[in-house]
Formats: sequence, C-alpha cells, structure tokens
Amino acid sequence: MLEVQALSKAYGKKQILKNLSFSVKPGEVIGLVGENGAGKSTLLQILATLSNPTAGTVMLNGESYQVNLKKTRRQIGFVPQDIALWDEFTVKENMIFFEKLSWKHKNGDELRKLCYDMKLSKWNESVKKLSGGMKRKLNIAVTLIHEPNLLLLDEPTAGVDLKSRKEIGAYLSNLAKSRGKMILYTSHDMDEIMQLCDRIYCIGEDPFYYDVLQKYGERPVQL
Ligand SMILES: Nc1ncnc2c1ncn2[C@@H]1O[C@H](COP(=O)(O)OP(=O)(O)OP(=O)(O)O)[C@@H](O)[C@H]1O
Repeated sequence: MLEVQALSKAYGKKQILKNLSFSVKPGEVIGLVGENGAGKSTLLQILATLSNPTAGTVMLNGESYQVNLKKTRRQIGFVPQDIALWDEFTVKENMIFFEKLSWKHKNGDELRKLCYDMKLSKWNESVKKLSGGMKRKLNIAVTLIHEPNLLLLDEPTAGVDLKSRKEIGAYLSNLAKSRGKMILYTSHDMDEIMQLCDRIYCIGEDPFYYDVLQKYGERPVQL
C-alpha cells in the first residue's frame, strides 16, 4: 500500500502541491488529472524518490521513504514523460542493457516475454526505427524488469495511436488486477482515464477537470 500524508512541495516561493493526503491499494489503478502545470509530474517525481517534498511523508508497504530510501526504491518503477532509451540499440539490446542495471536478473526469454506481452514484437529492430507507440511500450517494458510493486507513469500514452493505447491500457490493467501492482498514471485523455482507472485524483485548484469528470458521471477525488 502507498500512503501519502500531508505532502507539500514548493519551488522557491512557488507552492505547487499543498497538503495532499491519499492512499493506493495493491491492484488499484489511479488516474492523476489536472491542468498543465498543476503538479502531476512533480507528484510522480516525489513518489519516484527523484525529488524531495517540502513537507509530508510517504510510506510504501510500511517502509518510509525518509527512513529506508534504498528499500523503497527497489519497489518502484518510474516511466518518465520523455522517452529514455538508446536510439542506436535494438529492442533486445535496450532490454539487455537495462537488465544489467536492474536489481533483478532476467534471462533473454523473460525479457522477450515482457515485450511480447505488450504486443511489442520487433525484438531485433533498432529503436530509432520504431514508431512512437512502440517506443512508449519499450519505455514501459524496461521499467518492469525489476518487478516493481508501484508503477508510476507520466503520460505513457501521449502521442500513441488508439490501438497501441488500448494495448498499453489492457496490459497495465492486467498488471494491477492479476499481479496486484499499484499504478498511478497521468493522462489528458479523459476517455482513457475513465476506462482504465479505479479512482481519479484531480490536482490543482482549477475546478475544470472535476466538473468535466462529474459530467461523465465520475466522482473524482480533489487533492
Ligand atoms: N525544477 C523545477 N524548478 C522550478 N519550478 C518547477 C520545477 N519543476 C516544475 N516546476 C514548476 O512546477 C509546476 C508544476 O509542474 P509539473 O510539471 O509538475 O506540472 P504538470 O501538472 O505535470 O504539467 P503538464 O500537464 O504540463 O505535464 C509548473 O509551474 C512548473 O513550472
């Protein structure tokens, strides 16, 4: 379980996140929505241990980020908004490279299966020749090598066509439901958020997203 208590973040005098408290249970997919600049990426970066909050606490499966950073880090997978892959390497070479950096050992067949499960079949293709959607899938696959319990995804389907979007959505949903992963992800696509997420958290003070979601019949949680 992920437990966030009274979390705040300021950059200098600019307050971005104000006193957020929420939790995520195993098997849950949470959608984070909010206007540009509301602080969605900032929140994911804090939950990924890449940035420190100004105040507040985060606990992952009973371990405090503040007290046991190494142990919590091993349980987290973070997919950044920007694709972070080796362009000149093939899909296979990227998977092998990231496996070497990983905390868990995986053999070639296991690495290949991670890609195939996401319908990413171009194992020997160089990344520069892949479509945007394929790159996004590979970006997710490398993050799953160490089998994180908490998966944080920053706009994983941005610029992805509808078919790949559905494939990524189905894969993430299956990860949560059959393997109990906790997933937090951001998107500006309301239909996708509605289909995929068990709960929706709105960040920021602008009531726009809250109102839109209510019109869809959803009851988002205002953070
Ligand atoms: N390192 C930083 N230093 C100063 N300000 C920052 C830094 N990182 C982010 N910000 C500011 O924090 C605010 C929140 O940014 P963030 O990227 O978290 O928003 P977001 O909700 O993810 O936006 P988007 O939907 O455009 O991705 C913005 O005003 C941004 O300019």
